[in-house]
Amino acid sequence: MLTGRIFNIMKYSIHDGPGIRTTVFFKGCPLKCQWCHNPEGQEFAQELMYRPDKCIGCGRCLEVCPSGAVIFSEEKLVYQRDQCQACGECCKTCCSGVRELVAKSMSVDEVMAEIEKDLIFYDESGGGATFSGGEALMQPDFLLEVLKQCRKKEIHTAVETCGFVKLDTLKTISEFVDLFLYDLKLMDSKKHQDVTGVPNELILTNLRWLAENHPHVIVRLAIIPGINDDEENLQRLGEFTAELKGVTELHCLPYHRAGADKYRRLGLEYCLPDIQPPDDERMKEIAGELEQFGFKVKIGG
Ligand SMILES: C[S@@+](CC[C@H](N)C(=O)[O-])C[C@H]1O[C@@H](n2cnc3c(N)ncnc32)[C@H](O)[C@@H]1O
Ligand code: SF4
Repeated sequence: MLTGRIFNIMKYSIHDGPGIRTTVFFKGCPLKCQWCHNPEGQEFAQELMYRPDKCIGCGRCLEVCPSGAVIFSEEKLVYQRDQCQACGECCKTCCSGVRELVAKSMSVDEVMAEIEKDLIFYDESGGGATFSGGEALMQPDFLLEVLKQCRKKEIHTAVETCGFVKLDTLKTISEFVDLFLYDLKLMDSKKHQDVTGVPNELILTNLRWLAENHPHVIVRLAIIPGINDDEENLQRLGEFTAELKGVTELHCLPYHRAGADKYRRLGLEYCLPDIQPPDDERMKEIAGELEQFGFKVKIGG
């Protein structure tokens, strides 16, 4: 049976496309943006979120762990992530919420059942389902089946993407997507590589194709102060986007640090400790600059 690796399904979302939406988060992403608020969506492999502050020291995890990832040392339980195989046995036995598996395997029917629970809200608000992550396009077979089901049931669909996928995959998927929310992170490929782990040529090529062949593409830019809000980047992004015939709208998302704590729980380092979110005035200034290229600019999703 076809299954997807899903790490969250968010209800009543109003920032991931028009109206009230259900957003499905796919695990696995080809990028590792330093500011990403969903670090649990980056690795395709299953992972464990760990919150030692909640531990009451009962030792149940130590008893059930088959790989020796939990040890008793200096009078406390110690979790050795490098030994962990994310089997989830400790999560089942822990009663304090210290351990949690990030993702679960879901069938198309299970995902559709979640989406369909809120049909009434989509109808009233002009909403639908959004597929995000991580990167939904990294699980193309599963995504395609869910999209086909949505089309059959007349549920509006949006895909949030970083665009770093094979063009053929994008072509196949795009037929069944009503709206693309397409991120452009940085125009300079070298800088893009430094902060996301990959260059941007493929992303730009794919966006050119999509803009010519899909009726509804919105370009998105998360404003990360000191990383992509400089004049040169905004100018290049504005010029590039203005040349895309089908794109008339651009959304600017202010950087936020909401995901910072999740890095700690995943045993990762949050690389951007000192960056402050841009204030409203700065966001309006940036929106004003980009509007001069002739498209509608919205602050927020
Ligand atoms: C987490 S990404 C997942 C979809 C896809 N991988 C992408 O990058 O578009 C969804 C959106 O969140 C934005 N985002 C990620 N981290 C952010 C942060 N710290 N502050 C503001 N927006 C952020 C991204 O720019 C993107 O528009
Ligand atoms: S591409 Fe999206 S999900 Fe992937 S790391 Fe960047 S912001 Fe996060």
